[in-house]
Amino acid sequence: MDKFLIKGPCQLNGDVTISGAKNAALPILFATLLSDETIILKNVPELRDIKTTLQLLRELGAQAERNADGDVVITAGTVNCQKAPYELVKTMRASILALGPLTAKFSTADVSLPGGCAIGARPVNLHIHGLEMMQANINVEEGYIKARVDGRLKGARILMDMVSVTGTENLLMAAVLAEGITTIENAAREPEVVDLANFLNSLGAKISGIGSDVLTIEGVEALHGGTYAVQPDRIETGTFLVAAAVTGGKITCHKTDPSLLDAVLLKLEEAGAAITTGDDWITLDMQGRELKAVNIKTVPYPGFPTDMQAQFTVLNTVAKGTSTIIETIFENRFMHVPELARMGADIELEGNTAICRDTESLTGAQVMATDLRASASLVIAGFLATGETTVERIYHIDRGYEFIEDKLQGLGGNITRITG
Ligand SMILES: CC(=O)N[C@H]1[C@@H](OP(=O)(O)OP(=O)(O)OC[C@H]2O[C@@H](n3ccc(=O)[nH]c3=O)[C@H](O)[C@@H]2O)O[C@H](CO)[C@@H](O)[C@@H]1O
Ligand SMILES: C=C(OP(=O)(O)O)C(=O)O
Repeated sequence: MDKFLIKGPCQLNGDVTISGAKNAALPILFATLLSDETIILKNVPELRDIKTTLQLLRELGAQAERNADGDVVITAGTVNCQKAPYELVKTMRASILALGPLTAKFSTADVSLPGGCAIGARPVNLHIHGLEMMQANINVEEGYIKARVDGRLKGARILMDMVSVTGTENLLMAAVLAEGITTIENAAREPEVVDLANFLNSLGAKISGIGSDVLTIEGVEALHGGTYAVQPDRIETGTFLVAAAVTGGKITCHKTDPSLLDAVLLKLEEAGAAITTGDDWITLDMQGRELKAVNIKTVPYPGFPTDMQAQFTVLNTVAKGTSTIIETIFENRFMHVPELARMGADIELEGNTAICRDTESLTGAQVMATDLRASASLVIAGFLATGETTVERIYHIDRGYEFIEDKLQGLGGNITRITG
């Protein structure tokens, strides 16, 4: 298993180009199942989850490859199988996103239940309930969600019990080919849902209310092909900005979208960083400035994202003052805390709250990555710490950060991948 060796402390400075968003690219890739025609996707990051999705699409019978320009070209008109097997789903929870499109397009879908996850139980009851409202008959048998529908799905009024990102995406994809009108109320407003909806409309779907918590979808009979560029990764952007802030550096993130990062940028300013933005760039300058601890509560968009919580936990361990971090989205998303404690962080956990007290400095240690954003936080901590940090199980980070060590080395980070 690969690991990272980081020699700290090092300050991150310079320029970095942001990749396409994993969490936007994934639903968009699954949405290509809804069309028989060829779709060209630009700005799709090269990540383990993307490779898994392309493999799954090919196993279903689609043609799905990267061309010489790096674009992903998919033709799903050849799909002849509607089963997402356990072997793939267990490596990537987002495979659940096959359920909506397969049911809508082929009236049948067998998708392995994803099971639990390090950050929480993550049930998919809302995905199932929404499809049932659209007249799908769903059984869970032998570890699979088996959806069947007589002809097309039927438009319905769906009120989501809680805000679910992939739940909203699955139902949105299903509704575009359903007969009649569907409304999804209490829909997730995350930018990745917006990107998916814009992509679907570019293929001929009729979705309105995009960006609000009520999506209205007038079903159409078919979607055509097209070309679409995936939005920049707001979480990758935020991760680099935090890394620069905690190491006292100055960086510019290019090819990003500051409008997707309001909550994160406001917290970074509150923490003492100087932020300047343009249409597609963000500069953070922390040189010679004092880092102050900030209170965080994770909530659905447009509030502070859970996917940035671990990175801000590191910030708060070295920033001046005591702060609280409340995680309201996932019940077990503090797995990085005991690892950070091994590096000298002073963090007290009480249920879903972490109380962070400032520490003079962290020291390098051998630590274990437990999930994607926890891995990122440990890498950031490695840059802060004095001495050598080894981050093990970095396959988690490879799920979500494209060319991570190249980008960090380009900013002056002393980080090496040890393969094994
Ligand atoms: C691939 C992808 O886009 N992943 C993101 C997506 O995950 P994902 O879509 O899995 O997260 P959800 O928004 O669905 O989860 C939010 C909460 O709702 C609960 N829930 C969800 C569905 C359901 O049927 N029943 C239920 O109880 C979950 O357990 C969790 O407590 O949104 C999360 C919240 O922003 C992010 O952290 C993930 O990075
Ligand atoms: C939790 C995440 O991803 P996933 O939903 O794919 O596990 C994430 O991107 O931080």
